This record gives sequence, C-alpha cells and structure tokens, in this order.
Amino acid sequence: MDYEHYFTKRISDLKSEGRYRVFADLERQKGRFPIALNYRDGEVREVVVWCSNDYLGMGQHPEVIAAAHEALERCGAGAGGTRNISGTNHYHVLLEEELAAFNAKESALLFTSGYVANQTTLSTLGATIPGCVVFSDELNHNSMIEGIRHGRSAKQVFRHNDPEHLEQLLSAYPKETPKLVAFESVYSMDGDIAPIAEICDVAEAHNAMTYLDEVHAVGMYGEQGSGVAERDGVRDRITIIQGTLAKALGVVGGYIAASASCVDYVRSFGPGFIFSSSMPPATAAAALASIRFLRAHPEIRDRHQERAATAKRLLAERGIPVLPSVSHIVPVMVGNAALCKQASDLLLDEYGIYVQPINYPTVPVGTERLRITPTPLHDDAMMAHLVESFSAVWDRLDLHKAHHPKAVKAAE
Ligand SMILES: Cc1ncc(COP(=O)(O)O)c(C=O)c1O
Repeated sequence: MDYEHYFTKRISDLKSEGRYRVFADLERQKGRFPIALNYRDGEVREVVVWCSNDYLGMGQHPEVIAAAHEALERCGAGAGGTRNISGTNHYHVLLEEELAAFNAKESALLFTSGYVANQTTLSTLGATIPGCVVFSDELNHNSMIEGIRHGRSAKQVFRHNDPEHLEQLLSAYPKETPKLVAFESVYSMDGDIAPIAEICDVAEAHNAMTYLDEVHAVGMYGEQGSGVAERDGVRDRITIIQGTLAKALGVVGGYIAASASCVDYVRSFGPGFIFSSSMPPATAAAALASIRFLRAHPEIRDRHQERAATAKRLLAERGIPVLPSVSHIVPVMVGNAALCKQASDLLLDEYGIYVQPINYPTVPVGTERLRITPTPLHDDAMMAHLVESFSAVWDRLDLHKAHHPKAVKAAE
C-alpha cells in the first residue's frame, strides 16, 4: 500500500465534503478573555471568542491562576508517575475530596480528561460486571460510546431523552440482569437537557444503575454549581456522576463521583486510571480553586444564564435560526457544511468574531451549525456586535432562504 497516497486521498475527500477541520490559532491572554489573539497568514489580530467551552472564563480567573502558580512553585511541573506509583500528589487527594463533597457523593476519582473518565469507567463496568447490559442515549458523546463499545457488554440504544423507550428496552430483561443506564444532562450541540428524574424513575423500577455525564453542566447549574442533577435535586438517585475540569472549571481533567465502593472498584479495575500518568499538581490545584470559587459564587451562574438568554433573544429577533436550546448553549442552524464554513470564515475575517463551524460527525449531515457559547464576560457591546455581524453574514450569504423548521421564531 502507498500509505502517503492513502492519507492524502482521504484528506482530500474530507476537503471536498467540506468536513476538513481547520482550527483557529489563538493566544488566550491572561485576564483578557473573551478577547484573544488570532495568528493567521503571518498576521496577528484580536478576535472575540464566542465558541469557547471555558463557559465562565474561569481559565483566566485570578484565584485559579494564583493557585496554579503556587502549586507549580511548590511541586514543579509534573506529577511524577501514575497515581499508584508515586504520582499521587496531595493536591489530587484534596481535589478528590472536594469533588466528592461538590457532588454530594462519598468519593470521587480523577482522570486526565473527561473523555478518559467516560471511556474508562463505562468500559470497565461493561467488561467486568458479568452479564451487564448498558442502555445508552442515542445522542451520547463519543467518549461514552467508545467506552461502552470497548466494554463489549450487551448494549441497547434508547431514543434521545425518551424514558418511555428506555422503559420498553429495560422491560425486555429480567430484573436480576445487571443494567446500567448512561446519559448526559446538557447535550452540548442542541442545548437540550435530559429529564433526569424520569429516567431515574424508570431505571430504579428495573434495578438499573445510572451514569450521568454532567460535562456541559458542571459549574453552571445548581445552587453550588455541581450540575443539573443538583439543580433538579436528584443527585442521590444517580449511581455515578461524571464530569470534566476542562469546561466551566477552566482547567483540564475529568472525574467520577459515586459511592466509596463504586469509586474504589473503578480505581482498582479501570485501565485508563491505572496505566496513565496523573495530572500535574498545578492543574489539580487550579481546578480545586475553580470549584471552591464557583461553589461560593452563584451569581456568576445567573449572569451566565442571562447572557445566553439575551444572545438567543437578540439573534432570533434578527431572524437568525437559533435552535430551541433550554441551556446556556446557543446553536444557530446553517444546515450545510460548506455554507457553515463560509459563514464562520466571514465572521472571523471581516468581523473579528470567532465561532467554529460544527460539522459531521459531531452533528448529523444537513444540520451543520454555528454553536455560540456566551460567557459572563461578553459585555453588551460585544453582544451587539455579534448580532449585527450575524445579521450581515446571513444577508451576504443569503442564508435567510434556508428553512429550519425547528428554529425559534422571534415572536415565540
Ligand atoms: C458530553 C461530553 N462528555 C465528555 C467530554 C470529554 O471531556 P474532556 O474535554 O474533559 O475530555 C466531552 C467533550 O467535549 C463532552 O462533550
């Protein structure tokens, strides 16, 4: 085989399908978010970032930066090993204690990313609980799908956010069959939220464990900010809560929180935990500071929700097809990969607005979109510029002609 030819051909296929990913080369500067520098074609200019998953700007929060600095000074750059072999730093222990309390669970376990947390936990449970059947929401994140696949247990996929369909699928198995229901709270591409209590009702009736990915909710929902399960008062009904340190907490890493025995089980049998070096102490210290700050400051969540609601309203008023998200995510439908990229390029090149196009396989073909993530740090002037720029780009590319039946109408 001519490997080079094969690689080049596959990439050129992607390009012709409009799915080749080009990312913006950014420099996030301390204290300036959501403004960042963008390096392009030998030039540097300022842009306003409207698609960051640093949803609350905590990655640049002074207390988070100070905590990282202090730990860096005390402990150096790396952790020095896997968690079991010399790589457990006191900051990891403190952070796991904090995460357990944050999620109102007995125990918590850190991973190097949210992806690894999902992949490792789900594959470990699927592979090691004899006869386990995993029930997975059809829109679950790739890290969950890969974890479930890797566990090689039996699997059933239920219709998105549909407890009745879940009930039908669960009913086909005897009560004594071990079962695990895996789903997310906030689905980050459409911005919809799972009916967690209803899913728990169904799961409990069938003696199934529940696994909830709160990656796009951590820091942003609930009185203390641990997620939608806290907001809905159902944390005690979820067997395992999974989350990330990389989005609203502004750092990097992932976790699960559950009973002491469940966490001990994953710690003892999960290859992605056992065989991978632990996160740097400064990372753990930064995440710890971020959680402590967010637990004590609910007002940042109110401001965040207000900014998201304002962006949705203002865009819809200008006829921009915003999907009916009930979360902080503002998805704007384009419905075509090439047009989506053109819109994104125009916004960046001519209006200084960075919103990355979202294409297949992240979303289905024909639902390509621009996913806007307002933060508490986007001020009114930035918001007005966003709306004007979207409006101008929609006119220039004649995007108003496209029909998006699910988009929110301004009058609604
Ligand atoms: C729903 C969901 N789960 C897990 C992950 C992985 O988290 P991390 O970015 O911490 O690896 C993502 C990442 O975007 C996600 O969207």
